[in-house]
Order: sequence, then C-alpha cells, then structure tokens
Amino acid sequence: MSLTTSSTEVPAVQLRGIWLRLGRDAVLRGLDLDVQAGEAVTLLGRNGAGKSTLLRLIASALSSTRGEGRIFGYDLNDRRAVRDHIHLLGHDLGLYPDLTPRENLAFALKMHAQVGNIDTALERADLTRAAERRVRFLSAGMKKRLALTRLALLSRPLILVDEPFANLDAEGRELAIALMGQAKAAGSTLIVAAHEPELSLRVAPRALVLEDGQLLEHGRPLEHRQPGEKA
Ligand SMILES: Nc1ncnc2c1ncn2[C@@H]1O[C@H](COP(=O)(O)OP(=O)(O)OP(=O)(O)O)[C@@H](O)[C@H]1O
Repeated sequence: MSLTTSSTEVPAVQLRGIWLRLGRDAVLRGLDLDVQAGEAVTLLGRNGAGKSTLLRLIASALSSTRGEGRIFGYDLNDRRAVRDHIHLLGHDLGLYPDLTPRENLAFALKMHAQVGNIDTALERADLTRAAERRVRFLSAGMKKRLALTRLALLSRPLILVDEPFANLDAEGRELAIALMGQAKAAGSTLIVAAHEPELSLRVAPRALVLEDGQLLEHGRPLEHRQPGEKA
C-alpha cells in the first residue's frame, strides 16, 4: 500500500515496508506503522529488538534501506521538515554540558521561539538548587529530569522518548509520567520506548511490540501473558 496525505487529518507517522540494515543485520524487516496525531504509543521489545533504531529512523537520524515513510505528511528524506516537527530524547540527552540547567532551558525556548516559565519548571523537577550549576556536574538522574523538563516545555508536535525511566528514582519516574502527560495534553504525539510497561502505559496506552523487525499490536493485556511468552 502506498502512502497518502489526502485525508484532512494528517497522520503523525506513516511507515510502509521499512527495512533497515545496521552492519550485517537487518534490524527492521518490512515494518509498517501508523500513528495518528495526538496518539500516545508505548514501544516494547527485548534488548536489541530495534526500538532505538526505529525512533532514530522516525527522527530521520537513520535512513531506511528500503520502504517509505512520512511524518506529518513530509517524506522521511525531507530531513529538515521532519526535524522541524520532532523532539527526540534519546540515550544522548542532547544537553549542553557547559551551560546550567537554567541556560539549557532558556536556550531551547529561544531556539524554538517559545516562552515558558523556567523557574516553575525547574522547581517542579526539584532542580532549583542545581539551577546555576553546569550540567556536566549533575548526576545522571538530574540530567534526565532536566531533559524531560525541556521536552515538556517545548511540547513539539511529535515526541520520541527512549527509556524515559532509566536513571530515575521513584519520584523521578512519576515526574517523567507527569511531564510526558503535560506534552500530550498540549497536543503532542508521543512514542515512548520503555522496558517498564506498567509505567509507560499510564501515559502512552497503545502498546506495540517490536519483534523480529516488525511491529505487533498488543492484543492482550500484559498480565495475561506467561513469562517469556511472545506478544
Ligand atoms: N551502529 C550500529 N552498527 C551496527 N549494529 C548496530 C548499530 N546500532 C545498533 N545496532 C544493532 O541493532 C540492533 C538493534 O539495536 P537497538 O539499540 O535499536 O535496540 P533496542 O531495542 O533499542 O535495545 P535496548 O532495549 O537494549 O535499548 C542490535 O542488534 C544492535 O546491536
């Protein structure tokens, strides 16, 4: 099936027959995906299944070997247009280590010609006392809180988050859910790759499982599965 942009509501993500090879292995193998604007999806799958690879493909940071894709109607090869719609929070958090948390947030808002209450955002993330320290001196969890705070402040049209709960304490994990929820409430579409479905599904309730290079719609609640059983 070929892609169309003729409907009035342009889908956030449309992928058709995507193959992507890294090294000797085909990580994505004829993968299809449709995500409607405003939807929130949890992407599940084992270590090495290809979740990060798929997020990077959608962010146009990786090119497919075969297949086609559109992001809000823009061809994936139109990288500039795609990136104008996307915020990818990957393993590399994309923070400026020699700037402070306050400066990182101010710079991000300025780059996107947006305004936001930085003091309130820092306080919510329990980063007020660290607001004037250089990011390189923050702990891994503090950096993650800052990156999630930036994500919520910007609320870009399509937000891709790779392992939002990694490095966070219990309070930080709740903050992550709240901040992603804030972006969703502001109209962002979310795709969240996570190993903690019980947390991620609270904010991104459509579960997809990446397995053998393809996506499976999760047919049954996780609690009905046997340990080790495939989706
Ligand atoms: N630059 C690369 N060159 C070659 N192979 C790579 C490269 N990056 C990733 N891979 C391989 O692609 C596969 C998918 O990796 P990916 O990081 O997308 O998986 P993942 O589902 O995000 O894993 P995890 O849950 O462990 O984070 C793995 O087999 C990995 O070894």
